[in-house]
Amino acid sequence: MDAIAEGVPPTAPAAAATAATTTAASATAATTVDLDLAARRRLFMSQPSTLASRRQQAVCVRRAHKMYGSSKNPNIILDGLNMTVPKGSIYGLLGASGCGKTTLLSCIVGRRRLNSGEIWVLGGRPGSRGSGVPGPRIGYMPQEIALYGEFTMRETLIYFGLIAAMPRGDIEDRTEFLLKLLNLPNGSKFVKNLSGGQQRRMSLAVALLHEPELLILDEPTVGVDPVLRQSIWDHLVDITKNGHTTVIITTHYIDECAQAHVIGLLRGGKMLAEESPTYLRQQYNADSLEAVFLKLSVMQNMGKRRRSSIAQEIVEQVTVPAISNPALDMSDEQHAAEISGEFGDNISMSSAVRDPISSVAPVAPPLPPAQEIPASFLYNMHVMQSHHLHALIWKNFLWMIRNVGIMLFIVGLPVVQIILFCYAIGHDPTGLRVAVANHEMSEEMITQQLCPVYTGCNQTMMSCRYFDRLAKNKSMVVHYVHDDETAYEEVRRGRAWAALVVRPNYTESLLERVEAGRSVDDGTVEASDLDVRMDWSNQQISQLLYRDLQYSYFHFVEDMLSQCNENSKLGHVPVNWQDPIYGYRDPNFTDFAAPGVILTIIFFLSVAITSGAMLIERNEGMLERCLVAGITGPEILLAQVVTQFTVMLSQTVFVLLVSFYFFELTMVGDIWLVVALCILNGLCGMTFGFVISCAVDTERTATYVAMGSFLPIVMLCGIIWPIEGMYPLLQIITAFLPLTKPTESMRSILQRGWGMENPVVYNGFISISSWVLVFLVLTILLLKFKKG
Ligand SMILES: Nc1ncnc2c1ncn2[C@@H]1O[C@H](COP(=O)(O)OP(=O)(O)OP(=O)(O)O)[C@@H](O)[C@H]1O
Repeated sequence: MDAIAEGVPPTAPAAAATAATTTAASATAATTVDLDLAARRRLFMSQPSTLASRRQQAVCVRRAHKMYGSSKNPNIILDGLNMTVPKGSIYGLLGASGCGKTTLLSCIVGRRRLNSGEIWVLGGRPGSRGSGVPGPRIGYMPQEIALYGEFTMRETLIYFGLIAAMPRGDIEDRTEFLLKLLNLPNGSKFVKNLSGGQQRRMSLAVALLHEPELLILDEPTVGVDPVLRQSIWDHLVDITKNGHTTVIITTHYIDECAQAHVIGLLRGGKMLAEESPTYLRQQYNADSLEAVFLKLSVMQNMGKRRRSSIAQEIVEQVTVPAISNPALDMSDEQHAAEISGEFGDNISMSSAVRDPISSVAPVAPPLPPAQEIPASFLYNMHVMQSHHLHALIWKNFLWMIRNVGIMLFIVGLPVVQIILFCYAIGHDPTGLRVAVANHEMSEEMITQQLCPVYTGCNQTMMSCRYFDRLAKNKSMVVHYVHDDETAYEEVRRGRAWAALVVRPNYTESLLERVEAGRSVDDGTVEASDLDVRMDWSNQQISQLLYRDLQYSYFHFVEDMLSQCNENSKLGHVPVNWQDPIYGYRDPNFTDFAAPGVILTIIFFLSVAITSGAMLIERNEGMLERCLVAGITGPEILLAQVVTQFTVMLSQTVFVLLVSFYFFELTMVGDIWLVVALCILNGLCGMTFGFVISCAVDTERTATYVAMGSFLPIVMLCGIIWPIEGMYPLLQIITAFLPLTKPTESMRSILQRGWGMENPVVYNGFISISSWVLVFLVLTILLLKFKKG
C-alpha cells in the first residue's frame, strides 16, 4: 500500500475518489466494459500510476521521447509513447518499416537512451546497477544475423552460453533441444555455410539459449517458412505459459501476431493501440489486424489523436475476450496495473487493464531492488565478470584459429615490411654512370674503354689511377667519351649522373702543382683540376657522388704519396678524425631510420587490426548482441588487450629478430628496453584503434582516420628526417606526437647504448605511456557518451 501511495501523482485524492465511486460498477464488469463516456474519461484521467505497479510489468514505458539528429533538425521517433508489457505475455510490436520499433527495443534493452521519459524493465531501470538489463535476464535477437560466420553452430551457442554463465552440460542440453526445435542442421556446420533462413533461426536459438525472463525478438520470422514459423510461435506460447517468460516480438507479418496476447500498434511515435488481437478485431469490426491498423492509421491521420475523442469512437460495448494465458488472467493482482494510455496520446488501453478502477491494492510479489544510479564506466571496470572475460577471450582466440591465414598475414606483415625495409632503404646506390672525357687518353683507348693504370711510384697518366680508385667504390661506373660536349650530353639525356673532364696535360700540371706549391701559376692549377658537372636533381645520389669523388681523390693522393715514400698524411684535409664516441665512422641511413620504422610498423598495424576487428563486430551487430547480453565495454577492451597482446608480442619478437639477428642492424643497448618500448608502442596503437572504432561508424572512415594520422606521424616524428632540421614551431609540435620521443629513445638505446637513467630514454617511455592513457580515457569517454 505504502509503495503505491508514494507513487500516486498529485491528483491522487481525486483519483482515489473517482476510483472509489466507480468500484462498484467495475466489479460487475470484469469481462464486459459498458461505461458511459464520462466514466471512461474519468478512467483515463485517473489511472493509478505508481512506481510499484510499473515495476510489476515486464516492460513499462512512460512518456518516451526519442529523437535522432540535432535539435534544429530533429527526427522524432518516439513522441510521448507509453507501452505496457505484462509479465508472461507475448507482446507483438507492430508498425511500418522505419516507425521506430528497433529504436524502442534498443531503449528497452538499455542500449539507447530516451531523450525523456521512463522505462522500467523487469522491475528495474535498464542500465542501472543490479537491474540485470542489459544482461542475462534478457534474450535479444537483433534484426541483423549478428553471429560469427567462422564459428560452428555449436561454438556459437557455447560462446553465448559462457556469457550467460551457463554450465557446459546445460549448454549442450539446450543446444540439442534448440537445434531440434528450430529444425537446424548438425551443430558442427559453420554459421557462414547456413542458408539465410537457417542463420536467422540460429540467431533465434542464441536468444532462447539461456531461457531468459524477457525475450526480445526483432523480426525473428523473416525468411522462415510458414510451418516453421508456426512451430516458433508454438514454442513462444509454450514458454510464456508459466508466466515466467515474457516475449516482445516485432514483425512485418501483422496477422502473424494473432497469437500474441497483446499487440502494440506503433505509428508516428505513438501507440495507436495496445490490446489483445481478438479484442481489436472485434472492436473495429475487422477481419484482420491489418484492417485494424489501417483504420487506426486513418483515424490518426484525421487528427483524432486526443485519447478522449478517439476513446469515444472506439469504446463501445465490447465483450473483452479472455486472454488464453492464465498468467495474464486479469482477475488477479494485476488488475491494479496501469494502462499504457495514462499519459500520452495512446488511443486504447492496455489489455492488461480490463478493470483498472479497482480500489483494492494488489499483493505484489517481491520486487528486485530498484537502483536509480546508472552503471558508470568505472563501476563496470571494477565489476568485470570472469565468465564474461573467459567467453570473450575464448571467442577471440577461436576467431584467430579459424582465421589462420589472416593471423599469419598479421604476424607476417611486419616481418615482411622490415625485410623490405632492410633490403630497400639506406644502402648506398651503386652503378651510377659517370661520363668522363679524359684528354690524357688516346682515341683508341677511349674506344676500347681502357685507361692504363701504372702502379708504384710511377707518374704516368695519373688520371687513370684516380679513375681506377673511383671505380673501386662500386658506386660509380666510369664511361669514357671522346669530348667534353658528349660527356655533358650524357648527363643532359639522363644517361649519366656526372660529367668529368680531364685536361691533356693533367698529370704534369698536378705534379707541378704539388712540387711548386705557392709559386705555381693559375694555368697550371686550372690544368690540374678535374672539371665536374653533375646532375644535382637527386639529393641522395648527388651527395653520394660528391662524397665519393672527393674521397676517391684523397685515397688516390694518399696512395701516390705512400708509394713514393712520402708521408701520406700530407694528402689529408688537416682534420684528425678520432674514433667516434657513439656510432660508426660510416653511418648508414638504415640504422637511422630503423627505430622509427619498427615503431611505425607495430603502431599502425595495431591500429588497423584493433579498429578493424572492433568495427566489424560493431557493424555486423555482434557487439550489440554481446552488450545486450551483459558484456560491458571495459570487458571487451580488456579481452581485446589480452588477445592482441599475444599477437603484438609475436610481431615484436619476429621484427626484432629479423632486424638485429638477421640484418644485424646496430644494437649496442639493452634489448629488453627495446622490447618493452615496442610493446608499449603496440599497446598505444591498440588504444588508438579503440578510439577510432568508438569514434567512427564505418570501416571507410576508420581507414581515412588511420591514413590521416599515419602520414603526419611518419613525416613529423623524426623517422625520415632529423627533427633538428624542421621548422622551429614544428619541432615543438612534433615533441607531443606519439612516436617522436619513443623513436628518439629507441635510437639512443640502439646506437648509444643508453639506459633508463638517461632522460632521452625515459622520456620516450613516459611519452608513449601518456598516450596510452590519453587514448584509453578518450575510449572511455566515447563509450560513455556515444551510447545513443
Ligand atoms: N542511429 C541513428 N541515427 C539516425 N537515425 C536513425 C538511427 N537509427 C535509426 N534511425 C532512424 O530512425 C527511424 C526508425 O528506425 P528503426 O530502425 O527504429 O525503425 P524500425 O521500425 O525498426 O524499422 P524496420 O522495421 O525497417 O526495421 C528510421 O527513420 C531510421 O532511419
